[in-house]
Amino acid sequence: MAERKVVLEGKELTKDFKGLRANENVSFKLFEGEILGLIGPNGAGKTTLVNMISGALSISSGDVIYNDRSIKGLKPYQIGRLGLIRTYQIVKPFPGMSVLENISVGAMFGSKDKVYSSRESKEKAEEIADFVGLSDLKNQRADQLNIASKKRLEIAKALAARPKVVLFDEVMAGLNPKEIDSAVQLIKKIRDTGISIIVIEHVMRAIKAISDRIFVLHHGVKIAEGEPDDVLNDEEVIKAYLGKRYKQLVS
Ligand SMILES: Nc1ncnc2c1ncn2[C@@H]1O[C@H](COP(=O)(O)OP(=O)(O)OP(=O)(O)O)[C@@H](O)[C@H]1O
Repeated sequence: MAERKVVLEGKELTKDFKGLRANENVSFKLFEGEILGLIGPNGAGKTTLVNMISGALSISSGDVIYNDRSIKGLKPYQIGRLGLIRTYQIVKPFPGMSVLENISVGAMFGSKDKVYSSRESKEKAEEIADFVGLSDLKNQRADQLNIASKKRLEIAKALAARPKVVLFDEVMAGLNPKEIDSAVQLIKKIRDTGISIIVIEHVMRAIKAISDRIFVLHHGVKIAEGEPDDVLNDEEVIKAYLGKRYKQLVS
């Protein structure tokens, strides 16, 4: 079998805030076409890691390699233009704009190769609204959507930037079980288009269903990495993170 290409790699990433080490020597690899799950309790350092990768936070030490080049020190918009896109935990649609307009804005920016016309961006936005299941709501005001649709819009905006890699930061938080199942299907469908994905989630059932591999942060340090069944049954992971109720949650 041909060796799989690594599209994104974190190398010994460390982040120090004043008096607090939020990430310590965290290394990981994301392979092409893979869905990698990132889990860990509140405050484990997951969002800090994503912020370092996406350029929102400076890196104290270590490096991020994306498509064979270091992206350390680049601005978030430069990283976005290279095709590495992240979503935010708190969804922030442009208020007063429709679903389609929100997606179109994302479609106009974000490519290093080309500036898209407003007609091209609108066509792309229509296509993406359809892909994520928002076409019935495309003319609705984005700030009036329910939480599940707002999360879908967040996913759509990420796709509008024509990414090669997406980091999804808790796109399933606040959803009911049926909505979670359909979000899992959507993320798999996105992967099937050739996009490589890191998913940060607290919803264990979803993480188990979606991830090819999982890695676990605890107090800013990676404590486990591997196939979902192995990682979720790892004693250290259960003890450190998941607690007594965990087995009920994933079974
Ligand atoms: N800008 C900041 N300045 C100082 N400390 C910070 C900053 N951002 C995060 N931290 C601290 O770094 C640690 C890791 O936080 P982070 O938000 O990365 O965790 P997380 O795993 O994403 O948590 P959650 O699951 O709650 O989102 C926490 O102790 C947090 O208080």
